[in-house]
Amino acid sequence: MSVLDQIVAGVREDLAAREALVPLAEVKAAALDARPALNALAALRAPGVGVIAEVKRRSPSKGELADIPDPAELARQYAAGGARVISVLTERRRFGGSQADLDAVRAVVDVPILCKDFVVSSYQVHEARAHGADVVLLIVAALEQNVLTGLLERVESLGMTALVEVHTEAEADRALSAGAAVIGVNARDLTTLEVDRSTFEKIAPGLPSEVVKIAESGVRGPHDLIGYAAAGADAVLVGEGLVTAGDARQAVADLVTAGAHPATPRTSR
Ligand SMILES: O=C(O)c1ccccc1NCC(=O)[C@H](O)[C@H](O)COP(=O)(O)O
Repeated sequence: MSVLDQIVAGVREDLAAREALVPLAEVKAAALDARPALNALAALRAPGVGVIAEVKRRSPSKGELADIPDPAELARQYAAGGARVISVLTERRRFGGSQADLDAVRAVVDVPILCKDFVVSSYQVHEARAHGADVVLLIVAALEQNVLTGLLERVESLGMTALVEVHTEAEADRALSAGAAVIGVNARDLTTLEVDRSTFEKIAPGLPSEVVKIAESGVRGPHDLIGYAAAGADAVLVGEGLVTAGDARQAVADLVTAGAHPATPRTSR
């Protein structure tokens, strides 16, 4: 079983437990009661290369990364540094996240929030909305095509934006067929967990110009952002490099400055 399969198996068990406790109708009602979703697509299309800053405690590849007792305070620092979107890893078993983290972050920031999880069911999409998410991650490798298309439609029907994650050109074709407007190319191979930044260079140029292109994983500093920008990134998604920085606000600000610099390439659409 691949790492991704193992993670998804755990997610399905946790999901079944939540479904047994809270009926879908209740989650749907909570999603409808939530403050309307923010326009993440517009935020990601703003000038310059944007930064999506991630609240990430631990990971299958690196183990413990950062304690993060107060995710709201970290999110405040990210927003103060200029993050365009804040990503909250809500998966519990391997990443140490929770929907409480989403609630805590939602309560203190006004930038769009990405619910970063391993979504396999529309129940999770309604949950994400109920907890204030504006963006939901859909990983092509974890989903059959009809399920991917259905989930993407569900995300958009709730006013949110889907960030559709791919690792290969074939997956990028599937993301486009499903109607993705925002595609994230993850440089981390979810089978070996190795990070290869050249994955973005291979896939991004083949994507239509109107698609927002996010480079995910492996950004440790401004030079990595500039490299991804040269290959066509509209934004970068950064976890480890920020949660392990002594000063999260400054670390985000340094990336934002690099992303806004006139010499930094940016795809024009
Ligand atoms: O980070 C992992 O080890 C990992 C393993 C298996 C599935 C997903 C994983 N990470 C999720 C992510 O996509 C990253 O958190 C995100 O791209 C940020 O990456 P980084 O800046 O390298 O922490």
